[in-house]
Amino acid sequence: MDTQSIPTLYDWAGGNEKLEQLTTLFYSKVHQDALLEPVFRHMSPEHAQHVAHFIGEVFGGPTRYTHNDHGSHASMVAHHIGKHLTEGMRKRWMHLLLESADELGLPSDPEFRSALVGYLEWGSRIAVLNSTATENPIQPNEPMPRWGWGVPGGPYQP
Ligand code: HEM
Repeated sequence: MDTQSIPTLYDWAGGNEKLEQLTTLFYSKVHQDALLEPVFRHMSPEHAQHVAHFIGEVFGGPTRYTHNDHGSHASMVAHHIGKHLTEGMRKRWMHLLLESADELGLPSDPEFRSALVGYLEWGSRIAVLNSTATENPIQPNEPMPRWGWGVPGGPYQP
């Protein structure tokens, strides 16, 4: 595959529709989970869509979180401050998200899953760290994070 034809993680995942299905299924599981339900009890009706838009933008898709939702890296981080998330909550969060990815048939090639898990591990650990912060470590004008294929360089090629 030449570098020009390597898809973004966003396209390979199945685009916005797939990512919104992913977060919708994930939060339906969260609301039935004894450990996570209290954490997300007061989330907004748009929360699942906003998180899908955020991940899509990080994965090289359209800037929906920035431009449709008027969000930013700093505003996303702000949502986690003071939430006092634990490692147990983070592990459950990871488990339910990856279970949702399997159930929805997101690509299962080793290359994509390496990038997906890498990003989710990175982001979820930062969310836990920020959840005990008292001040936002991200400046309002800082760019959104970006995630790519990493060492494998692109999707699986038989
Ligand atoms: C890669 C990892 C993560 C991403 C990309 C992410 C993304 C986001 C985004 C975009 C929002 C704002 C949603 C909105 O605008 O309505 C948000 C809020 C929130 N997130 Fe995360 N998050 C991550 C990890 C986690 C983890 C691991 C937890 C807990 C175990 C968590 C708990 C929360 C909570 C409690 C809120 C606020 C909910 C409310 O408004 O009541 N997040 N997250």
